[in-house]
Amino acid sequence: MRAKPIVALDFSSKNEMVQFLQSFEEESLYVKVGMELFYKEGPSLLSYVKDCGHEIFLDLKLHDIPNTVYSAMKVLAQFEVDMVNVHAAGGLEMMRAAIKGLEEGTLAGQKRPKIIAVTQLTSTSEEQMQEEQLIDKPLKDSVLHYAALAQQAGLDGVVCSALEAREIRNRLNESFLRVTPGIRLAGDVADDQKRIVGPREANELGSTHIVVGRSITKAQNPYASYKQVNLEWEMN
Ligand SMILES: O=c1ccn([C@@H]2O[C@H](COP(=O)(O)O)[C@@H](O)[C@H]2O)c(=O)[nH]1
Repeated sequence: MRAKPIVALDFSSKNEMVQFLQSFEEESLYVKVGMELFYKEGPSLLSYVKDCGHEIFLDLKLHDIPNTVYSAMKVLAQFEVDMVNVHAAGGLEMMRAAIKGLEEGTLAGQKRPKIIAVTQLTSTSEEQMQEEQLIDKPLKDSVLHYAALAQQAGLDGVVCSALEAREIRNRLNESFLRVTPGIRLAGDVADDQKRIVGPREANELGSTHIVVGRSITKAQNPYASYKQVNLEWEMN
């Protein structure tokens, strides 16, 4: 069965989030808690969201020296979320340290959260990557390189745009997760995203998960937009 769309809870406070979730009381969601909300509210917010019956992707994108990431992951493991992430640019040793921390920190009897690596942010264009990161290659090559590195480190998948998902699926194994933000419903503005795709196209291109924020959270009727995303994502 196709994974539920992951709803990015990019709100500035728990109150705002609770208000948003009120429209979804009948639904069990897969949500993403990012830096803004986690830094503001701390781990107790995660317990609240779990008690509402939602799955959680904790999107903190760790990127530091291996020892620091190892220790931080040991702590994050105790929050019993479903998925966490790092930046692949941190390197093989850092990604291996992240898994070690996660495994050691996971409480007895609990499942270790999935761990995925950000390749190139969906807010990065090829031109920006080449000029600012001095990578003299097509963006797709960089994404594929980071995906291969993440797989070598033993991670469960990557964050990429849907535009790169098919090639990752073809080159790496089918079960390696392709979690794709940068999703927009027709007519919605791109905002800061550079590599955007619609839910249906993401499905066709081989995303295993889509992450949707503003197309739902800023919609006039967030529940109706969520349903529309679902409909398009599940078509095929
Ligand atoms: O490459 C990446 C990695 C993470 N994100 C996160 O996904 C959501 C997308 O929000 P939208 O409002 O749908 O643009 C947001 O929380 C980002 O931090 C990403 O966009 N790209």
